[in-house]
Amino acid sequence: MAMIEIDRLVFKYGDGSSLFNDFSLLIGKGEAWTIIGPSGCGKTTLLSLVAGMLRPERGTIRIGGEVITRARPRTGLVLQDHGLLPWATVRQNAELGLTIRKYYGPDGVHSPQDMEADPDRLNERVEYWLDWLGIGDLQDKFPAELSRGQRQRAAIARTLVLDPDLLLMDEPFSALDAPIREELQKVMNTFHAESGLTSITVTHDIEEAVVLGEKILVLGNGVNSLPVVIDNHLRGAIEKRNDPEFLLRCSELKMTIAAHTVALPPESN
Ligand SMILES: Nc1ncnc2c1ncn2[C@@H]1O[C@H](COP(=O)(O)OP(=O)(O)OP(=O)(O)O)[C@@H](O)[C@H]1O
Repeated sequence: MAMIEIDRLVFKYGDGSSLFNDFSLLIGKGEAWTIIGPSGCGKTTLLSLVAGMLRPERGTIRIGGEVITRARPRTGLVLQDHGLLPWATVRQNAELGLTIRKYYGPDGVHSPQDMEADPDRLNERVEYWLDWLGIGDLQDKFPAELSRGQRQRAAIARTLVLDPDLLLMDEPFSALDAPIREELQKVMNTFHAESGLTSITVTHDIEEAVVLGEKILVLGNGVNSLPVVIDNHLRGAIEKRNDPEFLLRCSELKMTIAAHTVALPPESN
């Protein structure tokens, strides 16, 4: 069953050039997708449309059968710059979404109808995810006292605590050094396998697109109409990233991206 149905999407910013025209795509429940393409092709825009932060000019986006017209409580978002509150501890940051949900109650707009109300269970959930992400012993520290990788783990914990059924990540690991990025890629792949949630990760990194996406959507920097989707059985093959098969997939992907990249006219001075 499709989790996300994008149906004849049309979108551009103001009077800018068209980014999506008659663009349709189905994303299955439990699938892990990555989106890649040249700078400015609309990766973040597509993620924001799916997140309900932007509205299509025409066409519809449905999640779980419902047309998205606003942010949805079961959609979790992880961004590159963490968005942690600097004056709050790791634990307080991880609790933030739950605190906001308690304020609104299970109204189905700001929080899911089936939200747990038991504070002990909620505390347990925060502890669980902090431990699972390996930052349980850092919960009383402030973001400035953490490494970038630890901060990103805290941001991921904050999102997972909310029990999302759809996880959208925009270049979540691009500011991290290679070993830490690989570690978090492994963490996310394990999480995906265990949780069965649907995920979409925007990346500009070819290897990352292959490591994290069982389906890879390639966008072009012209108008996107027919989606270009690569089926990728090498997802999760982090240890095999130097194998010929993996390298071949990366070079194929590179060529596909190049084929959908329109050379921009030289800047006039
Ligand atoms: N709020 C906005 N108002 C007007 N134009 C915008 C806005 N946000 C993005 N754009 C333009 O829309 C296009 C797509 O932007 P988007 O951020 O989705 O691309 P991207 O593929 O994520 O790029 P990058 O890889 O550089 O992050 C770009 O040309 C960008 O300049």
